[in-house]
Amino acid sequence: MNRQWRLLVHMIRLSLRADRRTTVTAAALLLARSSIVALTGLSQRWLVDSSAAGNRNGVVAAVALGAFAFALGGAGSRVQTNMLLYLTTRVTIAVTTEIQQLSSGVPTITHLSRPEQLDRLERLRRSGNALAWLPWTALGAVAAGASVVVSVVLLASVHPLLTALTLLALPPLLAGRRATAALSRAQDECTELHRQEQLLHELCTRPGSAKELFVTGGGAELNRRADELWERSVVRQRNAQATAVGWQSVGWAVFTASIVAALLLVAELSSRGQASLGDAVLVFSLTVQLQSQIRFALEDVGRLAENGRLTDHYWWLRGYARDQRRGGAQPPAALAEGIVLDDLRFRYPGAPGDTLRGVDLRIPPGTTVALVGDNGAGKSTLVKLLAGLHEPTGGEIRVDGRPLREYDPRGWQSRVSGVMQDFTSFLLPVYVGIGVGDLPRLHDAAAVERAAVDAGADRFVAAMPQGFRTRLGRAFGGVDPSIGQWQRLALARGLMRRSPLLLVLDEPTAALDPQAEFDLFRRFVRQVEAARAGGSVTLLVSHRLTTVRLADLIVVLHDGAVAEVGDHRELMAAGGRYAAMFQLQKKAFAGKSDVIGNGDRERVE
Ligand SMILES: Nc1ncnc2c1ncn2[C@@H]1O[C@H](COP(=O)(O)OP(=O)(O)OP(=O)(O)O)[C@@H](O)[C@H]1O
Repeated sequence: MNRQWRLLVHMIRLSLRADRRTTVTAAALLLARSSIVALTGLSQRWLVDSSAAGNRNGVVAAVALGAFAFALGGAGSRVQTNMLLYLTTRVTIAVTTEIQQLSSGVPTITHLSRPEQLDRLERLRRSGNALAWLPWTALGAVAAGASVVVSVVLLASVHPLLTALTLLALPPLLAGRRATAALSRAQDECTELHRQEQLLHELCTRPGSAKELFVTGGGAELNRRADELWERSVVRQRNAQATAVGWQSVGWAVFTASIVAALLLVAELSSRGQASLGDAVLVFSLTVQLQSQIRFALEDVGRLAENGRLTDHYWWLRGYARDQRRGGAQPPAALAEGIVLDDLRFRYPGAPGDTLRGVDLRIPPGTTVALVGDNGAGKSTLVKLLAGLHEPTGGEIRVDGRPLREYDPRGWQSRVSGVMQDFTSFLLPVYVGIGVGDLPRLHDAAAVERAAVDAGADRFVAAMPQGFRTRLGRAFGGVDPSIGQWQRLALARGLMRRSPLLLVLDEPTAALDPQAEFDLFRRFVRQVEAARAGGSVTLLVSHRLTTVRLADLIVVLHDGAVAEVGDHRELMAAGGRYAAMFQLQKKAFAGKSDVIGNGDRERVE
């Protein structure tokens, strides 16, 4: 079955599922309304011929038929519009949810690094309403087509030559298709411009970024850039519209000329007595209406053609989500052998080179590993690969001797926990923002409170107006935590899961002061000690070597490869990169920090 047809059937199913009775009634009404033009023309001919013949009953019946057609056109149109608005709103919600689920059902995030796939997703997300209208556009085209056919049959009853009007409808049809194709192409080409423009304008209006722009005065420049993008998009679309109008004008010029010819023909027939006055009225009524009937049919067909690209995007997403879905073994209850990275390589889609260039590492179960390195060394990328968010482009990750790709991706991700560098601030009640870290325990108040204690978030949450029920985000009448407090809340969310196999902490405390980070990590290390039996691995990314020092294993990444591995003492003795970085930070902290020089006192001031 053709893809567009299958999508149409799918949308009809969604509409029936949303409200069967209203869908069926609206469809029946729409089809019934296709007879209005014919009924109006027939009633007019009947009226004129009956009154010319002095047939009173005929006049009454013709008036009744005309009134029925009028009621079907007026009241029927209003009822149908309301029904369709209601149905399409419900179906828009259903199909948008479906698109979101398909997109978030993909176990990796690699597609979000590909601009062309982001554009497809963006167009789909914004097209829920267009998709919901698909069945009604198609049915509208069928109804308008049927209406045209009935009109042409009636015209043929007056003179067979008048059927030529159907052929003369082809030029506007073909021209209309070219016009919509030009518009749709322009829309696709402008999607990326819109995304960029939207992002820049949002930066100027979001409270967080607006603050920085206010201070730096960069808002004007961002606005100028956004306007430039907007202008480029407007020019591209205006050019496409000019092309479309050109095509449409050619089509309609041909058709208008043919209607004039048809009216001249009937005038000639009437003057020769081969057509009644009623026939002349019927032909006049039908040809005038035929113009708008064909326009409706063409518009609907045009919209269907426009949806052709949407159809491609929709089936691409379905196919992509299906191809990426895979099962696999469930991860072990506890790690026995640990995690091994074997010549691990990764290149972002479209990137000119590898970000990870052959990482070899053995992480025994129960180990606390600290990843350090310069900005851009590949630390976060490595964390994402371990969390299963990207698949390696070379080499492999083995978990307890088995390649990670052989595990069920969702199963593995459900055993990974922690916080990412670019954490999310949930503008929700505090307990929801923490509880979503382990959905089955979202309403487990004790678990949420314990995670808050572990992340050092309990005290400031207790001071909030409604404690854990406090709504966050002033934009919704709630409270605005500080950046450090947001980070602690994100950390609490990351600590919700019980006994994860891998706990990733990608700069979890960058917004905290060194002492707070040190205290938190020291507490983790103690907890990890207690949980060593479960074999879970803790992976910390941090630029603060005061904290890193506490890890069992310190891995120095440089330019996408492992430069050094060992514990603090070994790496200091080796006198390499780590030792140099440590000395540098020690100097920066000179006189302020005891912990760098003396681990026993464990204090950063
Ligand atoms: N989605 C992406 N698409 C393409 N390249 C990316 C993407 N994310 C990161 N990179 C590139 O990969 C390299 C490593 O980035 P990564 O975030 O892993 O570094 P990092 O060591 O965590 O740095 P930092 O200390 O600054 O957080 C960088 O050169 C970056 O530009």
